This record gives sequence, C-alpha cells and structure tokens, in this order.
Amino acid sequence: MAHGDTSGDFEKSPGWLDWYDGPTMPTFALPAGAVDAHCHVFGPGAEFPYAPERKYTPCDASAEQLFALRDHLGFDRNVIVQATCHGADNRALVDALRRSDGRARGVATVRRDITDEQLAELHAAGVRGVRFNFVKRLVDRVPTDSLEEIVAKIAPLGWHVVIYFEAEDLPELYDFFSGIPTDVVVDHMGRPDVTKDVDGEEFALFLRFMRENPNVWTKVSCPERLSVTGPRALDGEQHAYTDVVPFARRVVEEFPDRVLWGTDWPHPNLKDHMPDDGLLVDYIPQIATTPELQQKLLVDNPRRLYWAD
Ligand SMILES: O=C(O)/C=C(\CC(=O)C(=O)O)C(=O)O
Repeated sequence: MAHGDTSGDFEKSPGWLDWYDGPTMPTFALPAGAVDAHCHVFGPGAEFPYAPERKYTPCDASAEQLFALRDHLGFDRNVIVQATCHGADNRALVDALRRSDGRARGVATVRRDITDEQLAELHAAGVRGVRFNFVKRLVDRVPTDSLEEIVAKIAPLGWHVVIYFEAEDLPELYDFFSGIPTDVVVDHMGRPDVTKDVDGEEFALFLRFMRENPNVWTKVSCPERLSVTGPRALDGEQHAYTDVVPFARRVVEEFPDRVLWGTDWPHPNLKDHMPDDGLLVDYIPQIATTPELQQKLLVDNPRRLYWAD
C-alpha cells in the first residue's frame, strides 16, 4: 500500500494517503474504447519537481503506473489533468502524453503570458484544454482575472476550459462561468454537498447551469471525495457511495451527451480512505444504468471532446 517517501527533495504532506496498490479486477466490463477522462500524474518528483507554490506534496504517481492501471482496469485511453501540485509547469503531463502513443490527451494549466508557440507545442503533445481551479484551499487566488485572457488565446485551437469549484461558490460565479465562450467541463459535478437534497436548491442551481449553457459538460466522477455515508469502494463493495448515486444519476440521465467519467487516480488529498480503483469502476453502472448511457459516458462523449481530430 505504501509507495515510500516521495523521491528527490520532496516529502509527502503529513497524513498523505498513497494510491491503492493491487486494485481488484472490476466486475463491470468497460465498453471497448473506454476513456478514463480524469486522472493525474505526479512527478516523479526527482524528475519533474513539484511547484514551489503547491498546497500539498503528493506521493509520486508516474505515467508508467497510470498506464498499468489503465490496462488493468480495461480502459483504452486517458485524459490526464494537470493538478495544482505541479502549478503551471506542465512537463510531467507533456512527458506522459508523449509516452502514451496517442492514447492520452491532456488538460494543462497555463499562465496569461503563455505564447502561441508554447500553446502549439502543448497541442502537438496532445493537450486539448486548460484547467482553472477555483477551489480556495488549492490556490492562492482564484483565477477570475486571467481566465478571459487565456481563453482568448486557446479558443482558436479548439480547446475547452475545465473548471473546478465548490457548490457553495457557484451562485457568485454563475454569470462569470456562463460567459465562457468555449466548451466548459466542470469537475466532479461542481462538488455538491450530498447531505443536501438532490431536489434541493443547491443542486438545482447546478442543473440549471447545465441546462442554460449547452456548452457545459461535467465529470460525474469522484464519489469517494463527495460521499459522507459510504460505503467505501473497498473489500469487494459493489454498491459504494450510495449517497452520491442520485446526484450523478440525475446528471447522466438529463445530460447523457455531456457527461464524462474518470477515476481521479491517484486521488490527491483524500483524508478518509483510499478507494480500490477496480471497485470504483464497479460504481459506474449505478449511475449509468443502461449500455447506451455507458457507451456515451465512457466512449462517445470523451472521444468527441478529446479525439475529434
Ligand atoms: O484531483 C482532483 O480532481 C481533486 C483535487 C486536487 C486537484 O484538483 C488539484 O490539485 O489540482 C482535490 O480536490 O484536492
């Protein structure tokens, strides 16, 4: 289970939970061509140092380890998302994309002074989007000021914008997000508080946001991050995270052509437990209940967004 201290000059944040070693083989057979549309690579720190401005230091999670997990779980492809521990230094991401033989696309983090040449280089490596993190514990300041400037630069490339925020911040950011002209992908359904009613005001606002903005997609991922009651995806549990299921199912059923799913491996910043990724895959049929919905969620939608060319 332990992956040792991070190599190089880095020491993991206190209490850091390492990714689950030896995940089970999922019972749910993924459809051919399935995409894990939200995962990360971390370092290795000795080769790709963590960013000085990071809010946490993870354990290493290399491209080889990610691709081994992909093959074990039965995914065909990955979308690798830049995490805040690497800041706007996309070298680990680009290295992983280049090693993937075209089987991974990326979402980068860039600063407003990025040049067209640098963007072209990222595009050639397989980057198709930029991520803006509005989760306050992960960044020094929310990127409202730089977003418009960066979007103007990436829109001509056909890229989209990934936003990560907490449900309680959506009211304040609603109009701003609604003004983004490119496709927009919201991480983890905008992190709903699942102790609240799925028919309540908070989640209704998120559903309205998707309804009013047909360019908005969302990842129905990370039940392990959102769940309060569990049960956890451990010890063979086939009905994990039941409190998150109604939220994710609602989104999949109302917006079947604008949903994505990913493992979130190596699951940064989990405090409570580290899920068995095989059992996380077994969570999928609880939220996408028919083969048609599964095909859209896992194959058709991510391919349309990331492998259109
Ligand atoms: O991996 C995720 O999606 C969630 C994260 C980490 C993250 O997004 C980041 O560091 O950029 C979180 O909630 O801490």
